[in-house]
Amino acid sequence: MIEARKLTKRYGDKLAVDGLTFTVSPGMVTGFLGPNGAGKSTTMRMILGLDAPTSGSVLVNGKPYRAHTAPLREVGALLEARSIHPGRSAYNHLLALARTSGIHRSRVDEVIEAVGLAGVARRRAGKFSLGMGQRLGIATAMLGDPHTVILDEPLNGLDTDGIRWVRALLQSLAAEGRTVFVSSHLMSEMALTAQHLIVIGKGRLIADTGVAEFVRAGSRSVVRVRTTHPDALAPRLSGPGIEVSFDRDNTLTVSGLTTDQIGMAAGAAGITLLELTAEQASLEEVFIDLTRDAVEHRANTVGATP
Ligand SMILES: Nc1ncnc2c1ncn2[C@@H]1O[C@H](COP(=O)(O)OP(=O)(O)OP(=O)(O)O)[C@@H](O)[C@H]1O
Repeated sequence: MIEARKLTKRYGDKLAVDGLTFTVSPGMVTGFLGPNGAGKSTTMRMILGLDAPTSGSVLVNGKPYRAHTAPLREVGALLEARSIHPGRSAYNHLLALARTSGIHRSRVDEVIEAVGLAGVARRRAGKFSLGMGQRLGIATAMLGDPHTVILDEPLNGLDTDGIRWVRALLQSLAAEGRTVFVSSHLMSEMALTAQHLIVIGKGRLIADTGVAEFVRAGSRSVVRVRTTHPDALAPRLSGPGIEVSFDRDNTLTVSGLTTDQIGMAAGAAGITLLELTAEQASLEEVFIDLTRDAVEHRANTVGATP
């Protein structure tokens, strides 16, 4: 369990994390989402005692991280910046960590096997691909068989097989009753991996919700209507809460009406419909909409307001 209460981090003038309050529960994968610069890594560093909060607090399994006598057994973490000695083999890296934490060496073989690095465990970690490095990072996180696992962008650099493997691993860790907290800036990845989402933007909480509720609450559906007479149809679709826009190829995009209502309005006016399609906003679109005001660095687009 992770409990953040009014967690705040200021770097000079920059408020990186701004009064975040949330709880990450055991037994499910919780996705931690936000655009670049939202404050995800800073929050994770504070959970792990690597950065001190300016104010507020965060507890892991009931205590601040540093108050745990055997932290590796409580919390396993993969942070974006890798801190593996490049000249050391994966095996020796894990063995050194195991020794300093009183973990039996048989556990080193177990995690190497579990992450699929058995064939390369004696090679220097400096020669590892990004994907192999991620696997080694995950092995490191799992070394202490921890109750809570915190992974910062664990899918970065992985190929399709690797992504599937991490997803299955996270889900099995959660099914064993562990707390699994995973950051990503990609909604689509999290939708397939997580059951719960904590979404932040500019250091503030935007949503703390189940994946299904997130989509339902945020999604807006529109109907695409292609017709022989868009100019004649559009006025017949007007009303409170209804928006109609003209697109190319005699197509209207309508929000606020169902396909049935549009079909009937067209029929009553004797207007021929060539296409009538309900479109649901994708999860990625819902996420972009929600975090639109919280994006720090947006590419300069002609006509865009800064
Ligand atoms: N050590 C630091 N000194 C000054 N500013 C910092 C420091 N660490 C982070 N920041 C700033 O705090 C904000 C939050 O950064 P953070 O890395 O936590 O975001 P993030 O959500 O993890 O982003 P990304 O997805 O790009 O990794 C950013 O504006 C960043 O520039």
